[in-house]
Amino acid sequence: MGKILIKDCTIVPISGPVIEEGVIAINDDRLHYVGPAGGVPAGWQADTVIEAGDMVALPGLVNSHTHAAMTLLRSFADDLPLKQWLEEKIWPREAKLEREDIYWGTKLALLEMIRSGTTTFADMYFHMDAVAEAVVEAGLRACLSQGLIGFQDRGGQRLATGVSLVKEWHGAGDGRVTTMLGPHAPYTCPPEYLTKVAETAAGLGVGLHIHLAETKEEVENVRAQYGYTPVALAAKLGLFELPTLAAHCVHLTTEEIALLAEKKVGVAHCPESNLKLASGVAPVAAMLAAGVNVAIGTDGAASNNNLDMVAEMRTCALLAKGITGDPTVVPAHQALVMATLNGARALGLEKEIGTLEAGKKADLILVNKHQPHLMPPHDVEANLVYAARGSDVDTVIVNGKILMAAGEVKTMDAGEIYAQVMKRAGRGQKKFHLLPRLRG
Ligand SMILES: N[C@@H](CCSC[C@H]1O[C@@H](n2cnc3c(=O)[nH]cnc32)[C@H](O)[C@@H]1O)C(=O)O
Ligand SMILES: [Zn+2]
Repeated sequence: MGKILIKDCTIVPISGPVIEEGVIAINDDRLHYVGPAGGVPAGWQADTVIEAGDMVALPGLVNSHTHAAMTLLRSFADDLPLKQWLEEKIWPREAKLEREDIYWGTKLALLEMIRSGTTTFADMYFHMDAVAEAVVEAGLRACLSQGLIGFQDRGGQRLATGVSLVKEWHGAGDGRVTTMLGPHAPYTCPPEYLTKVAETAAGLGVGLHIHLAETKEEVENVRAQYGYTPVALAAKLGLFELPTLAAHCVHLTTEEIALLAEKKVGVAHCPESNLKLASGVAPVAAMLAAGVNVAIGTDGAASNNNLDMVAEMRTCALLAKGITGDPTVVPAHQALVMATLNGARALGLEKEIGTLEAGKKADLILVNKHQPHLMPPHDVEANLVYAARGSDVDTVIVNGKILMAAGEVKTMDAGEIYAQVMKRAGRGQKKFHLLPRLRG
C-alpha cells in the first residue's frame, strides 16, 4: 500500500466524461485524486509512480455471477441443455470435489480474473471458506455465498454452513470479502426452504444470491408446481425485500421486469452462458429501459468457457443489438457501466467501488491502448467494448495494492496453480517451466 501516482493516462471514470492525459493519486486503499494533470496537491509525494502514457485507466470490472472453482470443469461437459448438463454431468462430478480442489480451482479462477481485469466477483459454490481464503491471499474483492440446494438440505446443515461463512468471513481481508446467502434456485429449493433462507439472511443483515428464470423449462415447471413463475414466487415469498442478486433472468414478462425494477433486484446477466446452454436471451434492453439494475457475469467456466469480462461486455452489447434489431441499444458506455457500476450496485458496493472518483476504494485497471487492434482511439469506450480483449489488461490494483504490473501477477504462482489443477482435474502430474513473465 502507500501512495501511488499514475501519470499521463486516459481515464474512463464511468461517472463522467473521458479524461485525456489524466492523473490518478492513490492514498493507501482509497482514490485521493482522479482528474487532469496538475490537480494533485503540491507536496503530495508518491512512493510508487506508474508512467501510464500507454494506458487507459478504468474501474476494475465486476463479475456479478460466477462459480469460480468450476474452472476445474472447464470444457468437461459441453453442448448440452442446462438440466441434462447439471444432472448428468456437473453435479455427479462436483459431488467428488473436496475442499482443496475448490481452493485450487478458485486460485486458477482468480489468476484468470486478475489477468483479464476483474477486481470484484460474486461467487456461489461450496467449501466457500476455501474460496474466501484464496480471495484473501490473492487480493481481489468478492461477495461470497454458499450455494444451497434445498432438496439436499433436509437437516439444514448446509444452511448452517452458509451462516458460518457470513459470521466468520464477512469483512475479512480488510473488508474485501463480503457475504450473502445463496439459495440456488426455485427449482432446487422448495418455497418453505426459500422462506427460511430469506429469514435467516434478514437476521444476519445480508442479501441473497439466486439463479432465477434461467430456462423456459424452469418457468413452466415452477409455475406448474407452485402456481407462480420463479420471479413471482420469489417476490411472494419476500425474497426481494432483501438485497437480491438474481442471475440470468432470461424469461420474464413485462410485469416481472417492472417488479425487478421496483424491488431494486440486481440482475446478473450472463450472455455467454445463456447462449452456450441455449437457455435463451435475456431482455436486457427492456430491463434497462424499465430501470432494472442489470450487471454482467460470466457464470462458471464450465458453461462459458472463460471468465473474461472484457469478452462478456462485448457479447452483451452485440447480443442485445442482434436480438432487438436495434443497434442503438446497449451502446459502449452502457456496457461499461453494466460491467462496473451496475455490478458494484448489485453486490451492494456502489458506495465503495464501480467508478473512479476520489474517496472511493482504489480498485482500477490499466489497459494497454497502444496495440494494433486498439488504434486509432477515435472513441476509447467503444475500443474497450468492441475491440479490446482481457489480455490487453496490463496493471490491476485492488484496495490500493498492485496485484498485477506489466502483465505479471504479483500475488500468485501460475506454475504451482497449473500443476495443482492438472492433478485435481485428473489430467496427470506435470511440472510447469514457465517464462518469467508468465509465472504470475
Ligand atoms: N451442490 C452444492 C451447492 C451448489 S453450489 C451452486 C451450483 O450451481 C451450479 N451452476 C453452475 N452454473 C449454473 C447455472 O447456470 N444454472 C444453475 N446452476 C448452475 C453449480 O454447478 C453448483 O452445483 C452443495 O454441496 O450443497
Ligand atoms: Zn450460475
